[in-house]
Amino acid sequence: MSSPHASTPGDSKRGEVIVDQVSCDFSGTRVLHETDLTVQAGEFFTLLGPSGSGKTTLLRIIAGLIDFTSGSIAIDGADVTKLPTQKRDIGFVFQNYALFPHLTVSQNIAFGLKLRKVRGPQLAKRVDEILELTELGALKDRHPAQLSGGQQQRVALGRALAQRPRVLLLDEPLGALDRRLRQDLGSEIRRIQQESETTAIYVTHDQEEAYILSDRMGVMEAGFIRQVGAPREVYSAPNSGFVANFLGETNTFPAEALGHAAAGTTVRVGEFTLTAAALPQMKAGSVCTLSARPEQIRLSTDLAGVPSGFEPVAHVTVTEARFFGQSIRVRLADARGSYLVDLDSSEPIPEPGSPAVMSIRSHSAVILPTSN
Ligand SMILES: Nc1ncnc2c1ncn2[C@@H]1O[C@H](COP(=O)(O)OP(=O)(O)OP(=O)(O)O)[C@@H](O)[C@H]1O
Repeated sequence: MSSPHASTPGDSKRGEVIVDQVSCDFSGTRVLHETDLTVQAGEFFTLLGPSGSGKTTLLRIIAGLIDFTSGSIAIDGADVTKLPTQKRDIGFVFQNYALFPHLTVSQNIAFGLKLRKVRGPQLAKRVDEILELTELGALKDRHPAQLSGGQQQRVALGRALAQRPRVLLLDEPLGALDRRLRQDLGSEIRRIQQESETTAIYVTHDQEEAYILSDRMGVMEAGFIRQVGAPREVYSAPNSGFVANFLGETNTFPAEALGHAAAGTTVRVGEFTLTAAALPQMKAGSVCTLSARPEQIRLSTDLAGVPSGFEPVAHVTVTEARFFGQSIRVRLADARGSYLVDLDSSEPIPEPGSPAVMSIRSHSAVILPTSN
């Protein structure tokens, strides 16, 4: 598909980024470890992780703003490791908009184009295209001080896209905005990225933002990319305790792997035996952890009430139940620890102090190595 905003009409394959074995040390401390990553052309890829995990460092390395220790960066098959930032054909958007205060919206958008000697009707045409793409036409003669934070960020986005970069790098661009505006502008960024057919690499520590925006995401911890996949894939099949916990609430149970069947891997949790998602590399007899999201679990008053397709995992006591509109959030406990279950709001609200049986949909729980 091509659009008036496309990077190069008819060529939607621009912007593949390959990070190959990149390591980075700051003052003798390794902050990025032999990192490999391929971001496909036209993809919206998010680097998600807690503060200090190395997201910004990796983004700045792709941008050419940091001298790193080893490894290489390629864009569209060409090694750019030694190429200065301005020759990499990338656009940036940061948390602080960094607009020129004395220039209007149009002039801010035109700035980089003028530096590249774009002039006359060609310049006016491109600025108009960007004003249309970012829906800033009505504000084109205003100065940044006369704009809201969200509008300023759209100008920054437009300015970054004006030169048709191969790759757009965004570092927490919604960080300074309130929650409502974050959602609205997040959708706008996604629309603009798709219409302009630009590869986007986006840094955030907010998992909701990552889910909404990304085609795929990489979850980072302590200088490693721990898992890469589509948001739903990473949420429902985390490969470690860290990823499971970072991407939302989860319940964990100490377990022992018993064996493998076509349908999944059988595990023992206390007195119960149940089938989790297949993990063929887990040896029978290994100690492991079973992880299930709050919405994968049902509650019944006794074993006879476990719904079909579900398997019991624990006898527990309800400690708290709260109505949340769309769901009922129930906290439970047994001698091993506490749990969280989200029930459909049409179900009865359990009484604190009452006994319950937790059951998990067969084959849906994930087995994690216990070292995580
Ligand atoms: N210029 C620098 N000199 C020394 N250490 C640095 C430098 N820049 C970053 N670091 C360290 O490198 C690690 C990774 O930092 P980075 O900014 O990439 O993390 P991040 O995941 O983007 O975090 P945040 O979400 O807080 O921005 C941190 O431990 C940080 O303190």
